[in-house]
Amino acid sequence: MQENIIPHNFNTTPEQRSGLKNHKPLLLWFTGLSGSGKSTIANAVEMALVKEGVHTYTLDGDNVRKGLNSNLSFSPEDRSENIRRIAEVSSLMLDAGLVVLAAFVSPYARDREQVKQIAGYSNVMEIFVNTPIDECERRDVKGLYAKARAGEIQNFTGVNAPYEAPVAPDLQIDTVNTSVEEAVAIIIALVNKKIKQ
Ligand SMILES: Nc1ncnc2c1ncn2[C@@H]1O[C@H](COP(=O)(O)OS(=O)(=O)O)[C@@H](OP(=O)(O)O)[C@H]1O
Ligand SMILES: Nc1ncnc2c1ncn2[C@@H]1O[C@H](COP(=O)(O)OP(=O)(O)O)[C@@H](O)[C@H]1O
Repeated sequence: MQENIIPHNFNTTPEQRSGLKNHKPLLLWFTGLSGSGKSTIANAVEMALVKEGVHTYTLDGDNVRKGLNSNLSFSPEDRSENIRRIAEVSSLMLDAGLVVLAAFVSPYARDREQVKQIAGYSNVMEIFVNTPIDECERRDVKGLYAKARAGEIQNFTGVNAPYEAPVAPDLQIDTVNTSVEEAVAIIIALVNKKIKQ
């Protein structure tokens, strides 16, 4: 299928695009259960970065599963395709010089590994938002755990579908003992080390 696809050599390089900004590109990949705090923390981190003049873009369920990936379900195969497409989009945004924040459950280790392969290992910071299921279920922000327990949602991560916790993430945030403000400070310190060398 790919054999007749011959890329054009464009003269403008990712380095030139990135050079127009006062920072390097980076992909912050937030993974964790539904309700763990991925969107809340990504949102607060993006606000802090924008305040510092960093050019960002956030990818999460709302702008991806309702648009680009609206044809995908929560089967293991469709979740993999969801993550693959998000990784490809993130990779384009890295080429454009942005700091990308991606907040997805991304429950399978092999899919998260593929993100790093697609975007480049040194471009990805994997952040495990490590909130126990009991706490996510207590929060039940969207009422989905109650529905899943009632048998109204199939393949719900943590209830009747697996979550493979990262073994060696770049960062791990325990949201039971770390406030959003503290999490932002920890993440921003690490991000600045990478993007402002
Ligand atoms: N079956 C099932 N399992 C998990 N989550 C479900 C499911 N059905 C709907 N939702 C809602 O969809 C959000 C997860 O979408 P993602 O694209 O992040 O999932 S995945 O990475 O493809 O696994 C997730 O959003 P967050 O709560 O923001 O994580 C849920 O609100
Ligand atoms: N320390 C914390 N970090 C992140 N979220 C927290 C924290 N403490 C409580 N919360 C709450 O937990 C919920 C997390 O929801 P959300 O960010 O939508 O999770 P996710 O995107 O992982 O589904 C929010 O209502 C948020 O206010």
